[in-house]
Amino acid sequence: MRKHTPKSRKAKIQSRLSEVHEIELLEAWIESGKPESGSNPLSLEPLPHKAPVGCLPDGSFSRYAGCDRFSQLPVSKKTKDGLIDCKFKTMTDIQRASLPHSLCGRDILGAAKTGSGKTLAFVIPVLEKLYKARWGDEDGVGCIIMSPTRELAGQLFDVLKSVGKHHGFSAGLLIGGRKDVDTEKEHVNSLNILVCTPGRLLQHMDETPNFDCSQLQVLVLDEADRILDVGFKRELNAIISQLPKHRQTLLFSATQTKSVQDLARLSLKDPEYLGVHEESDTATPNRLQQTAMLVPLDKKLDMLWSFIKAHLNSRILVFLSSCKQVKFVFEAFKKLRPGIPLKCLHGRMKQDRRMGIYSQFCEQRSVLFSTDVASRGLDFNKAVDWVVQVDCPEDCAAYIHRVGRTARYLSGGRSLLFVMPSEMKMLEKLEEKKIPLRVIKANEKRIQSVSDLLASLLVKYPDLQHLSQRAFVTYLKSIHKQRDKEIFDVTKLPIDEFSASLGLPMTPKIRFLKQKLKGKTVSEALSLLPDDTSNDNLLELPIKKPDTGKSEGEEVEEDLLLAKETQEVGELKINSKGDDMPATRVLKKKKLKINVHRPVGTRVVFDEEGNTLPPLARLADTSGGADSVQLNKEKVNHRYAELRKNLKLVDKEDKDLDRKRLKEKRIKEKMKYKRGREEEEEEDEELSGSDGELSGGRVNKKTKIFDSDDDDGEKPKDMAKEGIAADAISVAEQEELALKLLSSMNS
Ligand SMILES: Nc1ncnc2c1ncn2[C@@H]1O[C@H](COP(=O)(O)OP(=O)(O)OP(=O)(O)O)[C@@H](O)[C@H]1O
Repeated sequence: MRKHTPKSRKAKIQSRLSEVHEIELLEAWIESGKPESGSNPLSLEPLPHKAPVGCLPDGSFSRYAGCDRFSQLPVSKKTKDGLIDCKFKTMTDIQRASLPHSLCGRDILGAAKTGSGKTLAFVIPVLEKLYKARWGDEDGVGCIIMSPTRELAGQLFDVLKSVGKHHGFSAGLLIGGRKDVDTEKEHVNSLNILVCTPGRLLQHMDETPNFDCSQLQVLVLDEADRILDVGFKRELNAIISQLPKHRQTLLFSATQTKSVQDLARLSLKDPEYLGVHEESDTATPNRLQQTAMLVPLDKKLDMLWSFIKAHLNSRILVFLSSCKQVKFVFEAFKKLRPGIPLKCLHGRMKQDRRMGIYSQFCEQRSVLFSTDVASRGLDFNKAVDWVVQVDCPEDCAAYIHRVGRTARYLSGGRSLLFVMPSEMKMLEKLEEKKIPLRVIKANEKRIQSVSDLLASLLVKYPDLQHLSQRAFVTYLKSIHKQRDKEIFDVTKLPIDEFSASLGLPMTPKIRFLKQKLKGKTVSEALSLLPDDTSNDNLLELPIKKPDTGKSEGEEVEEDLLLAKETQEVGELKINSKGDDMPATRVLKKKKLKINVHRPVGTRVVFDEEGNTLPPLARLADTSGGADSVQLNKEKVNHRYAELRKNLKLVDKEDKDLDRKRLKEKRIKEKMKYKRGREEEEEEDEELSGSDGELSGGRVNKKTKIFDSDDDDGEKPKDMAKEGIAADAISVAEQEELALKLLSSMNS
């Protein structure tokens, strides 16, 4: 694929004439094989994957039945040449099943196991569609290929470049984290194919002048279920609203969505659902050996360390649940020197570094600690030996994508999942999804403990201690945030042991976990928290408070204000006065208390019982009884008038103060200037005694002096012009002048 260069229309037509015969053949093939439109209206039934290749359910395409080589496909020579150059000869299942449909211009929902060649299944039709439409430079954006991550977009772009290198289309990679957005803006309108992440595409739609997708022919969503997920909802809806409805849409993923709602958002037309491996015994690649191991939370790092030490000659991809976890484990293990290069990849890294790490890992045998940013689509040169999931994936789909980084295409691979005793349900769910897992036991004798080593590292490197604390908190937070509460239950975790396993000297305080310590279940407490309580508020490290002279118990109580209240709510027993009260009423009252979130500086008003009142409560009209919530207008107006008066006063004081400050500043500057000038003159005088030439020079020099008669004192006077020699004014006279000046200024 070449870079965009302007080309005259005439030359373009001429170059195409030679290929016209080929195009005609292709069109004839497509027309002859096209089944009647509407034969499969939003049918999500998979086609029989054992059907002859290229054969549709209605029997058309019989000419191509049984063909499984790219060379047999009725595609342009340029595409064939590209495929040959890349050494692609035989089609994979998904390619054989989907290409006949996609080459006909139909919308496709393609599902096939990880590493089964879905990329080519959409790259080929994209090239062919634009080729058939005789797309040229001046036609603008003809195709958009979207990917959920930047690395995957980069990988797709590489495949497109190599397979489409004989075509004349221009293509661009638009991903976030790149600084050259302005250069992108200049060229984006002249690109034919955009490979992008949703965020960056939307940025161009919003910011690039005249960005035009109105002629779009094909829209491709790779990892479609992820892009259609809530995480990208806003971006995707905004993007789709700017695309023409009349287009071909191709959706591919190993875990394809069948949600009609999702598909309706994309306005698919009679899409073909092609789940080529639906009848397969397993949802994961056949050459993948999958194992799971029961590992308690506090033993995870020991197990991971021992695993790495035992596989120093392998390329290992390790998944952890958060950036902080990745950072901590990477930094800590790096200091412990396991004997194999370590790398880390997460969303908080700069894009250049992310890309660098990705390609290094493709080239070099090493261990890559990563978040789910590397879980989808990445090919890593088909060379990952092990995928180790230290933290349990959020669901089966996430599991399938993570393990799919190994055992790609025809190569083999192995995976290991650490399951905590509280997560055993995950194994059942994986089994239901046809994921064959062998549960194995670790050889206890070979497990090396790193907790003690980590503890001493934390003492030596204070930064690491901070990382460790953050890792601790974010892990618990991630568990708390998980949607599947059947599997993820933060209350079942051995918190103290986990903290110790990270080398921390003591367990960081986490508010909602204190419920548990006080004998209340966390879920009870959490269910009582207001909906809008951000998770960040639920989990936080203790902030060191200045010594208030209170005993430890008192301080803890204060620190735990929220926790204490919520715990009482959990008990649902007695109110503060000791009266019996209906449980619901206690709940409501306490809930309101918890819900007080105020910005800094907000005035809080308390009633006689110490309960907080809304900000304008003091202005409430109490004449209608205690329950009245009407505001007394007179009181409000009076209060505002008072506030206005106060403001005016404060404003006047401020202005006076400012004026005074300015005046002082000006005087100081003038004095300084004067002193400098005097010193200069004294020096000159000294020099003139010894060097006549300099003396003459001094007189001619234009020196500035403030005229004492001049009220504003700012105007300089040219002494040479006035005919007054500087040394004609004595120091005493100058002092007198300065004093005069000062007094005039002060007055
Ligand atoms: N027809 C083919 N012949 C040989 N190799 C192929 C063929 N198709 C794809 N491959 C290779 O198989 C590997 C996996 O392909 P690809 O990345 O497209 O898989 P995928 O199905 O998109 O995987 P994932 O679901 O993880 O995104 C790549 O290295 C690719 O080069």
